[in-house]
Amino acid sequence: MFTYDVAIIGAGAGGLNTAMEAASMGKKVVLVDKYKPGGECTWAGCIPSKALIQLADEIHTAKKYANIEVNGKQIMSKVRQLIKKAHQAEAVEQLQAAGIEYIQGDAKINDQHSIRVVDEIITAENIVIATGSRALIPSIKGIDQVNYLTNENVFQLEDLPKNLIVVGGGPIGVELTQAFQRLGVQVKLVEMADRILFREEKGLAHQLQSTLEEEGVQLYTSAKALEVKQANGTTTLTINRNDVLEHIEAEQILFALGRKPNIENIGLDDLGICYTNKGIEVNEYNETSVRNIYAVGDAVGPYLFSHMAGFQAKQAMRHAFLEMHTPIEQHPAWCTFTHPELARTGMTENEAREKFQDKFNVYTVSYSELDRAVVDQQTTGEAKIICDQDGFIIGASILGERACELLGELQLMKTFHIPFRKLKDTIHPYPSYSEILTQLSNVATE
Ligand SMILES: Cc1cc2nc3c(=O)[nH]c(=O)nc-3n(C[C@H](O)[C@H](O)[C@H](O)COP(=O)(O)OP(=O)(O)OC[C@H]3O[C@@H](n4cnc5c(N)ncnc54)[C@H](O)[C@@H]3O)c2cc1C
Ligand SMILES: NC(=O)c1ccc[n+]([C@@H]2O[C@H](COP(=O)([O-])OP(=O)(O)OC[C@H]3O[C@@H](n4cnc5c(N)ncnc54)[C@H](O)[C@@H]3O)[C@@H](O)[C@H]2O)c1
Repeated sequence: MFTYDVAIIGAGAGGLNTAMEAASMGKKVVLVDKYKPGGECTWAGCIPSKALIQLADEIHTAKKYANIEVNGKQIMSKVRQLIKKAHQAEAVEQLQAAGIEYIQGDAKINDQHSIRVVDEIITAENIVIATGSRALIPSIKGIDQVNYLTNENVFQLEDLPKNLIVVGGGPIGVELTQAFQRLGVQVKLVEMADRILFREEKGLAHQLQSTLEEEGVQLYTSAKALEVKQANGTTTLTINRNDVLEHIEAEQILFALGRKPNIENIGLDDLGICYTNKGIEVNEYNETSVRNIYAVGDAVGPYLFSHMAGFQAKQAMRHAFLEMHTPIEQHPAWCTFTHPELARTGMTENEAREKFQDKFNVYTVSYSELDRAVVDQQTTGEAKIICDQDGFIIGASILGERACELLGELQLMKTFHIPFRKLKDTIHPYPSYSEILTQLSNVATE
């Protein structure tokens, strides 16, 4: 017999959700992490970045009407206060109250039914790996000789720098670029693709790019970071932009160049658990190549988001503990929390073209056609829906105010296979941003 029904390594979004799901089924759960519960999302990801973005937004709005002096120390200290506040919901006492045992320590898999935490062996019927990911550090010349920022230390800054180079125009780079720029830091954003957020709808990413430039961000696209140096408090980055070498300078440099899964030294090889350099391989139930051992979250991918880690946790625990469980259909969705926000579910237009050639329909409505956006002076943006030939949503992207909340209704329709035309008969209050959905359905049924 085993001591626990499930032992979980890692108490980030993946591990916490796994523990809660199993505990809610009445299972005996042990959750292990090297640090306090919360993982990256709480300590160095979603929570601090969204706190910084919100503070920057308030300052940005206030600056339109008054001369505001930004107190960088106060801002950074407030971010850390908010981290602590968010952590309260997942503190050890809260976990214990939910019936979850928490152990702090470095863990690895021992065999199919046990893990080792330092010197202690813990047995469990099922094991879940939720060890997350870390910032990918580029092998650019000089990196070993300089101090640099990543998401892991940027929120620990005591004060705001005067200027900052951000390398990487993915969601981390773009969100932090706008937040710091709005707080008065002169940001230079370097991205090797020809635009920021290259996985998103091209036209919408371009509109967001223009907003960043209007707000004063110095943008270097088609620019690859090659070498970094530091002297006398100045960091110099050499970039290759369209085959021309340029040197750009700032007080600090932040790298946001993607992620690396935390899968070393946790016993995968000893047990023959399959993985690639992108993460642990799992089936549709998030079970690894070894029975009763599951993996969830950033250690698996490919969608590196807290809510996707939560979804995978549910999938794994239902498979482990419920009889006759079929996999829940997955509809990944996400949002980049810039202003305006960029929200997305399913395919982009280009992805639809690759899969369906011209056998799909695209409907768009601009925010400038929306009364609420006009009075709020928030007319930048567009909602774009892609439907298959039967009128079901296969993709949606919204750039604009409250885009992430607006996506919810479309996500529901996509998940439950509700034809898009049905939205036409759904009443949306006037004047709200949700009216853009009514307008879209009118366009689709014209
Ligand atoms: C700046 C930034 C902003 C982000 N914003 C968002 C957002 O707005 N929305 C969103 O959905 N996602 C966002 N993300 C992504 C999100 O943070 C991750 O997808 C999520 O945290 C992954 O959860 P996880 O549980 O897989 O891993 P993690 O949160 O990384 O947790 C893994 C845990 O495992 C522990 N661990 C690792 N190895 C061991 C071991 N051997 N023994 C014991 N413990 C171990 C670690 O200490 C850690 O606590 C953001 C990420 C960053 C960096
Ligand atoms: N709002 C959210 O949900 C949110 C926010 C932040 C992060 N995240 C998650 O974190 C993950 C990682 O984000 P990220 O932004 O670090 O990674 P990313 O992979 O999305 O973006 C990295 C960017 O760096 C560029 N790049 C790589 N090497 C370069 C070089 N040498 N010079 C210049 N540019 C270079 C790439 O072209 C790419 O655009 C995301 O995929 C997302 O899943 C989510």
